[in-house]
Amino acid sequence: MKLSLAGVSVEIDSVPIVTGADLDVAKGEKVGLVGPNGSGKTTLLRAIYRSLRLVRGTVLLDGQDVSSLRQREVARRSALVAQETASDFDFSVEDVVALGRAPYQRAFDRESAADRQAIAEGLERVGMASYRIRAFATLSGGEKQRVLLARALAQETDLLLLDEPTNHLDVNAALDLLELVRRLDLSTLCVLHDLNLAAAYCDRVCVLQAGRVVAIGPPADVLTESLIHDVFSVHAHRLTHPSTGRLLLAFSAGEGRRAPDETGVDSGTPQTEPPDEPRPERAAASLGETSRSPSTT
Ligand SMILES: Nc1ncnc2c1ncn2[C@@H]1O[C@H](COP(=O)(O)OP(=O)(O)OP(=O)(O)O)[C@@H](O)[C@H]1O
Repeated sequence: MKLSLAGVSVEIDSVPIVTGADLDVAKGEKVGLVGPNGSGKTTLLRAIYRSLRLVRGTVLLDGQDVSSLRQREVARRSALVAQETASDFDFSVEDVVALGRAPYQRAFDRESAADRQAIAEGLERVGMASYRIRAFATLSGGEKQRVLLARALAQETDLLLLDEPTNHLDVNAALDLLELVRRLDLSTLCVLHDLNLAAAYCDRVCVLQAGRVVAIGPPADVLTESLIHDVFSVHAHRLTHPSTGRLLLAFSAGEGRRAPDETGVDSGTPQTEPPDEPRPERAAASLGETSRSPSTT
């Protein structure tokens, strides 16, 4: 499945949120969507999934304009794993995964053999088959994330849209999940906050800033020190991962860093730190010595 966005603009309450976005995801390609908080990443995913209307531009799935498709047809071709989870409902794990079959069912249809097989396979692929009858609400954040991925797999689409799938996951679970996604033969557009995970797992990254695509390309080409400074207002030091040879970034909160109160968003540095003390170096992800590191592609 090839995804093509041309000049995509989205407004919410007449406020421009995404403006003129051009982006392609080739068949089987993994593209990371990165950008500061509020830059429009989730909005762009929702526009692709047609849960938000475009004010301009087109979204094509294998050349077909999604605006000409019914929502059910869009859901047969693309699966969205959003950030919110339906954990307040009294659903079992299997019930949640079964929701992925809705695009193939009519009202009051019973589950078909194909539905049951897709549900079982989805759970199997994410390693959650033994949790089938557990209440979804009782799962840990990482387990929920896997089940939501199983639901997307049960949807049997060729395009996967993931919104911060590693949110709430420990480093081991995050690497596991992205490794799993990487092995799937699906075109994938994945919002990631951790630039090191994007560098490690994505074929290309697309950088959004204030609703506009400002760069797109292989992580090592795009994630330059100057781009990271311009877009995220932090200093990045480019290193090479000792075992994969891929780009590894270390960040330092040096001069020019955007203060939290300039955006209303706390970027994570403790505000109680004395201003004249040297600030520690921070690495965004623990992608160091581990046999889990992805191989270079
Ligand atoms: N329903 C809405 N009503 C009003 N404003 C909205 C709505 N949804 C999103 N926005 C605004 O659109 C902008 C982009 O939001 P979006 O969630 O797409 O950003 P994001 O890049 O995914 O952010 P984050 O990294 O924080 O998840 C934000 O300023 C947000 O407040």
